[in-house]
Amino acid sequence: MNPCCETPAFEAPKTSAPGQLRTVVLIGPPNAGKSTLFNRLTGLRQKVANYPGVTVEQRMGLMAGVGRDDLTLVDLPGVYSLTPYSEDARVAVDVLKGKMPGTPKPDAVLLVLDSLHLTRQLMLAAPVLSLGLPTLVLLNMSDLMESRGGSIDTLKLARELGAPVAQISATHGTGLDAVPLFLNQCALPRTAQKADQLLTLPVLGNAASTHKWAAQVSRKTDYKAPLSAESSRKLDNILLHRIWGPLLFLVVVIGVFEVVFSIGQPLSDGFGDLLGDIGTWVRPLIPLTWLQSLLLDGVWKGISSVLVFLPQILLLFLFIGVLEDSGYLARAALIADRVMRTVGLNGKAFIPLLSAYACAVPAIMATRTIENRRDRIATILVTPFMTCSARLPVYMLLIAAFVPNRSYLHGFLGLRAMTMLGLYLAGFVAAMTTAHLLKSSILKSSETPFILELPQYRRPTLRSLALRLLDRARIFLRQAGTVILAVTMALWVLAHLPIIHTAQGWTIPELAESLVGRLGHFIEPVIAPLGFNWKIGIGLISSVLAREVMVSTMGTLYGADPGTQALNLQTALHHDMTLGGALALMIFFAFAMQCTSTMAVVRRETNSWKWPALQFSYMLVLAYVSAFVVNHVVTALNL
Ligand SMILES: Nc1nc2c(ncn2[C@@H]2O[C@H](COP(=O)(O)OP(=O)(O)OP(=O)(O)O)[C@@H](O)[C@H]2O)c(=O)[nH]1
Ligand SMILES: [Mg+2]
Repeated sequence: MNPCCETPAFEAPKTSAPGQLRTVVLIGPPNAGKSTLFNRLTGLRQKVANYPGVTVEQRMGLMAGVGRDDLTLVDLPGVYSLTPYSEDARVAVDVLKGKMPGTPKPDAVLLVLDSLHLTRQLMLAAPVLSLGLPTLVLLNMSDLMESRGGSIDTLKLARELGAPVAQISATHGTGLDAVPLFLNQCALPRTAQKADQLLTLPVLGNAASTHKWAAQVSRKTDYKAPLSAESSRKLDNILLHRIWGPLLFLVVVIGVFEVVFSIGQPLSDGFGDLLGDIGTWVRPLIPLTWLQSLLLDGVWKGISSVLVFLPQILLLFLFIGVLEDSGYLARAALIADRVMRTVGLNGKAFIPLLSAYACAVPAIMATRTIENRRDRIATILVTPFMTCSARLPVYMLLIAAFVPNRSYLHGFLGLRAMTMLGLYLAGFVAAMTTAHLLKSSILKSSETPFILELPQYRRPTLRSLALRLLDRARIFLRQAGTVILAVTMALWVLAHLPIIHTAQGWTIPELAESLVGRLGHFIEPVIAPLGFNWKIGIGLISSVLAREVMVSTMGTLYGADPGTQALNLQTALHHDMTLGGALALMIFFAFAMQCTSTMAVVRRETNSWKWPALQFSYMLVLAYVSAFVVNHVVTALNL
């Protein structure tokens, strides 16, 4: 299972009996608020973000239903039309038309439209309504529509469309009574539709006539678009400016990293002290010495060495949440489009690349929005270079241990924050260079234009930010309680075997002589040129399960060694590593694949082992060579 995001198991129900309402689909253009509504109605937590292309596959959930039975609500990827142009759009259209194996045919449709862009969004209403399924049209974002002075006559619109219409706000939960009301009516035995209720809808597939029709409908229904356009245009003129745009983006990024270190580091240190104190308090309560050693020096040391970074990681995700919800990150995609085009990548690739800051697995799935297969594979191959959250504990530990806490420009540029930014940049540059190599050789294709509907600027809500942080903390803690827990226990056992019988009785071996020590020494010659000793080698092997396991492995190994047991991890690392080795290790982590979940999803999405094998080998060679160079250069410079 993907460790970085939740995929709730869901059993698809049987097909509906005649007259019974079982399956309702949510369809609408991208970024209209479908997943927000889906989360409201089902109590689930699908990813929601302020840019198009967030949902890329169908998601099902149960909703308190009509009558006795719960009904299945299906959230779909956003589409602009029912002519599928990319893989995610194909999923949406197939589910809507009842052609998706394993997903029941829909009995009713909730068509979600963003009321701020109604004229454009109505273009989807024509083909959806033409399917003839009972449809409720939901004009979402009514809160913004109201506060920004927009209006529409919903009754007139309902008459024009021949379908019920309701204004809602999915984030605030207003107007949602319309949904059960509509579903109740749908559940009644259906009467044949009267001829005069049938719509005169534009010819399907003819964009010009659909556009004309949508414009006519919005005129006839007195649609008045909100007044926000002028102020957001002014803001866009600055944020998307050829020179100021990228400069401002850089300032924002530096500012975020600076805060993550200047405020986050003391928080993490304090949290680390607390976790250490918990171990001290608990020790006398554990009766047996070997059990104390297993639970506290092995497991707790390992787990808490990763947990320590939770405050810094949450702080970083809080800032990213604000940037994402406000609509600024989508602008970053436009700023980056020039770079993307230079390396031959489609501008659409930037959104998946950007979302890889959390985890490469959903980011690789998000490449489904890219229509051209060669562009898509190139994006999949370079996505794992982007810095995911699993790398953060490794970076944060090594930076705190080896990079001095100096600052420049009156405190605006801190050396630690700059090192972190450098690592993010290293990942991005590696991704772009590799993309250029791929796009000029095995994955050549013609250029496709990049069109991105810029989302509205919005004030992020406290609720959405709090939910994001809660989800992130949950994922982090679940990882600590499963993979990290299992690895630390296994390592502790291997660090105490084989038990030897001597004249004094049964004794456990020295760490270097234990099974884990022997394995480490076996691989040491291969990694010694990078400045890594055998303990780091063990960490490199165990971190293939998940990158953050590197940190817990160090915690457990140093905890099992009487020479370093009493030291904190940062100090203990200085026993085994120079600055050259530490920087080499960071670069190794920036470039190496080391993630089984990513490899599995690459195989699934490309339908071949060829691509993940190529990706793994390429990234490993690049990581090894770069770490070798960094270690030798830093050592030669005597830094
Ligand atoms: N102010 C306001 N914002 C909303 C409302 N509904 C959704 N949003 C915001 O709109 C953005 C898009 O919401 P999503 O639910 O991800 O939209 P979606 O239609 O699922 O998008 P895709 O999956 O990309 O097709 C998010 O930032 C939401 O917080 C609403 O009623 N009012
Ligand atoms: Mg969605």
